[in-house]
Amino acid sequence: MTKDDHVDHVADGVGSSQAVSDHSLTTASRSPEAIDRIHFTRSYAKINLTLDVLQKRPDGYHELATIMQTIDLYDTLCFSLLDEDRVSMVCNRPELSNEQNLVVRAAQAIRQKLGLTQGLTIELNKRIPVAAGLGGGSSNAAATLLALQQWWQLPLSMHDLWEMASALGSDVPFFLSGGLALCEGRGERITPLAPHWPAAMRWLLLLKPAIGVSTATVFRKLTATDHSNGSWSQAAQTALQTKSELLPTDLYNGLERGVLEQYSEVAQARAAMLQAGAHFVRLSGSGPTLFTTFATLPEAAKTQYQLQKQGYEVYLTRAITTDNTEIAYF
Ligand SMILES: C[C@@](CO)(OP(=O)(O)O)[C@H](O)COP(=O)(O)OP(=O)(O)OC[C@H]1O[C@@H](n2ccc(N)nc2=O)[C@H](O)[C@@H]1O
Ligand SMILES: Nc1ncnc2c1ncn2[C@@H]1O[C@H](COP(=O)(O)OP(=O)(O)O)[C@@H](O)[C@H]1O
Repeated sequence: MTKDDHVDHVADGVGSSQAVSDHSLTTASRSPEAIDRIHFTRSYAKINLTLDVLQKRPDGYHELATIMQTIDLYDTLCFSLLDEDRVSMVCNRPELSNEQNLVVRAAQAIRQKLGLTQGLTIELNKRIPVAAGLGGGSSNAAATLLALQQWWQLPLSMHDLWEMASALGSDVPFFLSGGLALCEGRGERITPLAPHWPAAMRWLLLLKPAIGVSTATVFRKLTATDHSNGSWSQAAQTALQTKSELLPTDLYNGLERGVLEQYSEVAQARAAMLQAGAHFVRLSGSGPTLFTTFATLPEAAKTQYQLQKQGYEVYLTRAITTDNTEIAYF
């Protein structure tokens, strides 16, 4: 299934016409000549199914073992050729329209590596909640690397892209391939896992509490009991590969205890999810986004409705695998 055919999802509760209108919005006000000078891509979010925090390293970062999964909640990126030797960007979130944005840094990394002078304007339409534990910025950076590689047919190997991705951020290498993967180190050592997604977890319901969480503070406040030796991720990997199954009890996040303790809004949101019908709730990344899963759409939609009625920002979505041109649901 191509992106253009992909109209039947209910990602983030927007409804079925959104996927098609991404393209028509982008092309609406442009001449045919201008359309030859643009390239369009999507950039998907992730959740962490497991997150083991191992020891602290000399560089101040913690060694991690985490199983990540891309989901059908996405930003859109539109690249246009610019007849100047620079990269400019515009974003529907004005606070992100600057040169520090990861899409600008990714495009500059490619231009510098290959000594390119071709300029670019990047239009970024954010729909993935920002600083939410969903990897939006990292995904945007990887999508930019992949889009320029594909559009300009660049002489870059997967290893070149991986090196640039690792320099841009911990989660960026994962998004070069996405899908389901075990990520180790700071996140740069990727082991793709066979795409077996358990039917009992078909529908993902995400809740983004209306607060920001500081990743640095969350790591600083870890206690000895929050650390593990990677065994949660190892066990989940085995369950996925041998039984094609993952139970709620297999999911784990070593950052969760601290986040729930430090941020009462997250603890309240978790309680609201359980009250509204969630059988379990887990934190994604360093939060504050929480997620749960359902086997059936009616069950998921009922819980979504209950939470939306209480004013929560909720997204109903699915696990996906994508090679950046095709998307498939597990
Ligand atoms: C924990 C994850 C899991 O996906 O969370 P999310 O960003 O998705 O929430 C990521 O690895 C986040 O990695 P990254 O994006 O590099 O985190 P940053 O914001 O740069 O980290 C801020 C600070 O948190 C601490 N930190 C971060 C990552 C890590 N593996 N160990 C750490 O100790 C460090 O002190 C670092 O300076
Ligand atoms: N393209 C981008 N999208 C989102 N955030 C970005 C982007 N580029 C840089 N950032 C910065 O990265 C920070 C982390 O954002 P994000 O990647 O959404 O969250 P997380 O790391 O929790 O998954 C933001 O606060 C923002 O300052």
